[in-house]
Amino acid sequence: HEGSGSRTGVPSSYSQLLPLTTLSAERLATADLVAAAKWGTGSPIDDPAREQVVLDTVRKQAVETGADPEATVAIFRDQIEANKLVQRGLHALWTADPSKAPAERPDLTEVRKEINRINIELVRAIAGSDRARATWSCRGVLAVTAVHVRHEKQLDKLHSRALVRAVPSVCPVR
Ligand SMILES: C=C(O[C@@H]1C=C(C(=O)O)C=C[C@H]1O)C(=O)O
Repeated sequence: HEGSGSRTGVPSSYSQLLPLTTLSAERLATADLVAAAKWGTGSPIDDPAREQVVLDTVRKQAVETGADPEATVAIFRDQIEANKLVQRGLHALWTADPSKAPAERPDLTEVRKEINRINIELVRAIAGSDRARATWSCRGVLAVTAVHVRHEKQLDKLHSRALVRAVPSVCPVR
C-alpha cells in the first residue's frame, strides 16, 4: 500500500488506521499467554482491579500524547472485552480437550509488561488517527484494515472474531 499518501504527503485514512488494527491484533495475541498463565490456577479471567489500572493509565497517557482521553478509554474497554473473549474461548477449548491445554505456564506479571508496552503504542496510534477516525469512511476503511491484518497474521476464527470485537469504538457513532 502507498502508506502516507505518496503525492500529497497527507497520510491516508488507511495508513492512519492500519497501525491501530495491527496493534489490536498484537494485543489479542497476548490473550493466549494470559489464558495459559491463568489456566489451572483458579485465577479468574475477569480482573476488574487490573482493568481499572489499565484504563486509568491509558487515560493519563492519552492526555500526555495528545489523544482524545474519552475515545482512548472507550477503545480500551473494547480491547479488554476482546482479550477476555479470546481467553474464554481458549479455556472452553482446553476444558473440552485437555490435550490442547498449554504445558507451560507463563508468568502473568511478565505478560502484563508486554501488554503495557502494546498499550502505550496503541495510545500513540489513537493519537495519530484523529482525522481518519472523524471521517465518514472510518468504518469501511477500518474493516479493510481488519481484513488485511487477518490475512497477514493468519488469524484463526477465535482471534478474527475478537479483532472485530476489539475495534468498534475506533469509529465514533454518528
Ligand atoms: C489480560 C488480562 O485479563 C483480562 C483482560 C485485561 C486486559 O485486556 O487488559 C485486563 C484484566 C482482565 O480482566 C489480565 O488479567 O491481565
